[in-house]
Amino acid sequence: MTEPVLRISGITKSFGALRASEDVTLDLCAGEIHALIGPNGAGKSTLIAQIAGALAPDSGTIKLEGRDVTAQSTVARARAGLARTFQISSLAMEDTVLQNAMLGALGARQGRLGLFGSVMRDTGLRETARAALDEVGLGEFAGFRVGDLSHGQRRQLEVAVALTLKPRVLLMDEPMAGLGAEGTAQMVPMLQRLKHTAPILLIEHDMDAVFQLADRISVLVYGQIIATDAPDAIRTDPRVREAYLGDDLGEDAV
Ligand SMILES: Nc1ncnc2c1ncn2[C@@H]1O[C@H](COP(=O)(O)OP(=O)(O)OP(=O)(O)O)[C@@H](O)[C@H]1O
Repeated sequence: MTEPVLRISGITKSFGALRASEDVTLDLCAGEIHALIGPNGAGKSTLIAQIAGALAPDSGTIKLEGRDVTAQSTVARARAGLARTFQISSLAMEDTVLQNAMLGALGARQGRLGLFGSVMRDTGLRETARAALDEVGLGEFAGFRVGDLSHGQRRQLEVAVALTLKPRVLLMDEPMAGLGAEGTAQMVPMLQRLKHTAPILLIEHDMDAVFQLADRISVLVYGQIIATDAPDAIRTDPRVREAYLGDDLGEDAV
């Protein structure tokens, strides 16, 4: 069996008496979207923060391509290929789409930030940035000011910036939030394509999008994974339906 690209083993994290993550084990394999769902307060954000390196687990390990990154900083993990999107938007609204993507590509080179002008003349960076923009469907918007893009296009640009890091794994925190039906309809096929570039660990409250996109779904309740399975099996799993207490789990909602 091939080694998963990302392997989370036995992650536990407490805040005082509260176990926000309890012996969480899950993995992400090449070419897949693995969605992490769970009711409010289940511990999804806490888990993602530990995977990205923003929060240290009390115990457990995180391995990226077989390498233990549990003790590494967020920046070291990002350079190793763990890219997180959508938590905080770091886009520069006054700059163009291409300039934003090029600054992202510069970060991937681990280079020092040079003078803005000389960075923008760097043909290697420009090519990396243009390829990333093409990949998310923003090639034609390279010269637009970010401030003039739609909400959905900014999300696409955030993904492009992440792609300039040549990620091995994409951690996506609620990519559909606030997008509306049209934005979501653009984002879904983009993520379906992107999973072949880097597998995606997806946290998302939009259950229709989750059930359309996910190859596997893990359900987190009170810090514990209660089920990991294909979408159809998750939809009909009695433990999952009980945990959601009638919340919308797609067309067969309880
Ligand atoms: N820094 C913290 N200190 C204390 N408790 C925390 C802290 N961060 C999270 N928690 C608690 O841990 C539990 C899990 O929270 P978390 O935000 O990870 O859940 P979530 O599944 O992401 O929720 P949501 O879907 O509402 O975003 C909650 O009970 C929350 O109140």
